[in-house]
Order: sequence, then structure tokens, then C-alpha cells
Amino acid sequence: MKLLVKSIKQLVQTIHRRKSCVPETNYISLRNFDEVLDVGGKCVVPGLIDGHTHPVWSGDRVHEFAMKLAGATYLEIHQAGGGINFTVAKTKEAEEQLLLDLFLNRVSRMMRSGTTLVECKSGYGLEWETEFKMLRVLEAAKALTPVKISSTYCAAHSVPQGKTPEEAADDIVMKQIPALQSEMQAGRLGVDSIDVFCEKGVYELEDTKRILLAGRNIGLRMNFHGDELHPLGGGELGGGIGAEAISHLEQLSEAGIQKMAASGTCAVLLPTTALALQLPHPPVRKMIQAGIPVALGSDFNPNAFCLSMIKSKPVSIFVKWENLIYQLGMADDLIAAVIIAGQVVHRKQATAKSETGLREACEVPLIVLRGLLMHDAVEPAARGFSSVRSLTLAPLVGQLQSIHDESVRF
Ligand SMILES: N=CN[C@@H](CCC(=O)O)C(=O)O
Repeated sequence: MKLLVKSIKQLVQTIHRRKSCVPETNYISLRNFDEVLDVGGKCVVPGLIDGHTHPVWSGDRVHEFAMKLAGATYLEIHQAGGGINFTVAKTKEAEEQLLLDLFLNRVSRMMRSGTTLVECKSGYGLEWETEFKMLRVLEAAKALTPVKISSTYCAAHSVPQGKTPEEAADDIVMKQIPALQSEMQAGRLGVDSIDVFCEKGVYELEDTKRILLAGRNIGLRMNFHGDELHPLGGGELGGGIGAEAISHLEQLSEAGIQKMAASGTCAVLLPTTALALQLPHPPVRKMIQAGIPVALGSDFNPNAFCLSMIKSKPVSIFVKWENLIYQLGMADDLIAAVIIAGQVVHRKQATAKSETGLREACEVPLIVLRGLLMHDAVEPAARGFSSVRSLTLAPLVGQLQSIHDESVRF
């Protein structure tokens, strides 16, 4: 079926020196299309790409709210056996089917907010059996949702209780990665990246490097958590080994900026988490000026329950109003959410400015926003309405798949 999406009210032909400004070959005849979708007055943008999520888990962590209100920090809760470790225990005991159902519910809500490709991490298993279960959930979901999924193996998300970081790194490098490789070679798992929570008291630089390089040896992209809570040198490490991406980066140093820029390592910014944990803002302007490709992610996880890329926008705008640092303009925001985030998860390299980057962005499905400008979408989202019509148009003129949203009306 050929579909034409009209997003303008009226076409006006311009004549210059008695000649039409639009060559006749460029005329579009409505007769050539099976369906014409008039979205006049709405903004059509490439589908959003969420560059960082932890969406497979069971058991919520609302009880930690009280601890946070009483002043406990993220790392204090983590080190006391809560946080990630709490979710690990709950995810371990959860049936695979339950994890799949929870995931599908979450991903459908992401889709209703305009996300069309999402990077999904494992990391609430730590040991192979549960990590494998999480990766199988993601694999099964690929056939059950129109949202594209890029899987990331993240067994190094926390050090399992009773192990030192070195022992846990040994287990990952010597047992888990070979097991993952055989599953991938047998075609049972498609995994794109490897991730490590590189943080003081979790996996520090040496262990992080060892785990990332072991992942790279089996063909995975190196895409890890760095410089979030302490300035450990994650940027320098990632740039030095040519990592594809580093997330968080609130504590990124000047040297880290230079290293990342030199190696073309993407920064994945997670404004919702920075706000929830009241972290200082990453040096976004400096990153962009140095030429680091900047992407955005929702960082959906039990600690930062944000399923929507659009809803994370008011956060960056709020931050700007507060005269704190993000300063991503509307265009930067869109580029960060659709193009660079794609670079984080795609095997193909593309920069925002290159034609390939733009073409790649156009290859993602299109979504239709409620308002005329990207800007308008922020308002209803901030009030809790879904601001995006769930339409997939692949590509601009192509097949319309109305994604399970019977209520689509313009
Ligand atoms: N910082 C580490 N990982 C996650 C949080 C995971 C959790 O708290 O469950 C993040 O990216 O924010």
C-alpha cells in the first residue's frame, strides 16, 4: 500500500519569470497513492530512539523513596544491599513469562510516547542464568512488538554479594562471555553491546576495561556507564579504548572530553536520572563544542521510572530555565533523540551532520506529534497526556502500520 502523508494545509505554486519553481517531475499526484493521511497542523518527526534503558525486571523499589527522603544517597542504598541488588533478587525469582509480560507492557507505553527504537540492557541477573533469562526475554519480545530493540549485555551492573569485583569480573570474562558467544553463534541471541557500571566501589577502571575488551573480542559494541557519581576517569578510559558510547557523564573531566571527542565516543545523557538523584549536570555545551556526539536516553529503570523520551524533554527545558547547564536547543534535542541515539545502538556509524546520519534518521519510522512544533509536544506531555500519535510510517511515503492505537484521529 502506498501512503502519502500531507502535513501542510495548502500547496502554493510559485512562478518565477513565467516558469514554475517546481519541476513537473516533482509534482505529486494524489491518484498514485492508496491512502492520503492529512496531518496538517501537526508536526511529523522521525521516531524517537531511546539510547539507554533497563526495562526487564520485576519488583518495584518505592520503599527506597523513604530512605532517599531521609537523606540516603543512591550509592549508600546500593551498598546496603538495596537498589540494583534488590531488583536482582526479585528478577532472579521471577518467571520468564512474567518478565516478558512486564516488558511488553512497558515497551508499548514507550511506543505511545513516540519511541520507535530502544536500547535495552540486561543487568538484574549478574550471574549467567538470570542474565541469559533477561536476554531471552528481549529476544522473544523482538517478534512481539513493532518497536525495534537493541540488546545490551550488562552482567557487570553490580558486584554480586559475596564476590569481589575481581572475582565477579573473572566470572564474566571467563564463563559468561564465552556462554554468550555460543548463544549468539547458534543464532539464539542477538546482542549488540556490552555494558559495565564503571563506578567507585562497583567496577573500577581496570575491571571495566577488562570486561569491555572481552566483550569487544566477541564483536560487541562497548557502551558503558561512566563518570556518574564520581570523577573516576570513565571518559578517558572509554575514549582510550575506542568505546562506542558512555552514559551519564555528570562528572566527566576536561581530559575525558578530549579523549571522547578524539575517538568519536558518543555521550548518552540521562536527564531524568540526573534530576531524580540531584546530580550536577554533565558539561553538555563543552561536549558539543568539542565535537562529541550527544544522545539522550530515558534511563527507564526501577529508580527512575520514565518510559517517555518526550517526558524527559521538560526536564531538560526545566534545567535550562533554572539556568543550569543542559542548554540543548530544540533542534539539538531532536538530533540527540533521533540521530545520535541511533548511532549508539546501530552498527553503522553516522554523524548528525552527515548525509548518512540524516538518511538513517529518515529510515526510522515517522511519528506525528499533537502540536505544530516539537515544542508544542512538551506541553501536553508535561500534563501527563500522551503527546504523540502512535503511527509508524516507514519510510516517509510507505506503509502505514497503525500501532495498536485505535484512537488515532487527527
Ligand atoms: N547507574 C546504574 N544503573 C542504572 C540504575 C539502575 C537501578 O538503579 O536499578 C542507571 O543507569 O541509572
